Amino acid sequence: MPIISTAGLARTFQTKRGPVEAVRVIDLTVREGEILGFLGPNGAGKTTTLRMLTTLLAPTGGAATVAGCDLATDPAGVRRACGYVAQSGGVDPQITVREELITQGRLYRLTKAQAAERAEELARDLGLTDLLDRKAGALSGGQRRRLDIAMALTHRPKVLFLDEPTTGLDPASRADLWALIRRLRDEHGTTVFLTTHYLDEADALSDRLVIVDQGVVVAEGTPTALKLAHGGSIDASLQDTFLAITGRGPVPADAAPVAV
Ligand SMILES: Nc1ncnc2c1ncn2[C@@H]1O[C@H](COP(=O)(O)OP(=O)(O)OP(=O)(O)O)[C@@H](O)[C@H]1O
Repeated sequence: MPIISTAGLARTFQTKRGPVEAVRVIDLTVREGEILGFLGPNGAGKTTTLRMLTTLLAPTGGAATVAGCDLATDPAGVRRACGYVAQSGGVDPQITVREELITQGRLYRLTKAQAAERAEELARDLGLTDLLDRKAGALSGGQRRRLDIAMALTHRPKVLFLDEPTTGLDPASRADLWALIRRLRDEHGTTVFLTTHYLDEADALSDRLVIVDQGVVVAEGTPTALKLAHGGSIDASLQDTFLAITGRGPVPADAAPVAV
């Protein structure tokens, strides 16, 4: 059974200017232990889909299950199964890494002793041990992201949703985060569902890609299969493949990695 399955998932926002169909029809499946890259141009509906799958936003159509729990009838079960790292984390700059992790543990109803122990364990796992007593506001971008991920892993979720996890990071921090994501999957069997605008990242990390455009899935497959089917050969770049699928040019590049 797939760990995530959606059928006709949709979300329309009502605005003063009329309805905005952010997500029109998303049909997808994700296998357990897979790293899925969820790609699409700006405004394609990626974040809206993630927010629905993590129960932060109610769908206006369709259905989905996460780890066997139905989004509509068992949202608490879905929340237990999910960790979510949003585009900008909400940590308090004045409190220490240890306090952040313990507070998160307490939110998941761990006792003080359990929360303190889990904080140490997460810090070890995510390379934050030396930073436990540093204020969150004094962390580098890469360290902050690792803290965001540690917090999302507090309750040992089966699925980790990462929304543009490496945006704004320098190349070394990006490479560290890629290694971390692979390790989570390899050592804990965590399924990772990530969005990114960096095609090199999607290519290097993802077992499979789902490409969305205007709220609809327009292509899916392994990076190699998509290159072959849409880019003309397995040697095609993922950027050319993406352009062939979506017909859209890349966002003007401000950073070194190729972004779409
Ligand atoms: N709360 C909202 N109210 C109205 N429209 C919204 C709302 N949230 C998102 N949208 C619109 O829905 C569409 C999809 O947005 P979404 O943030 O899901 O796209 P995205 O693929 O994550 O984009 P990006 O790559 O730029 O982060 C966009 O047109 C966006 O403006």
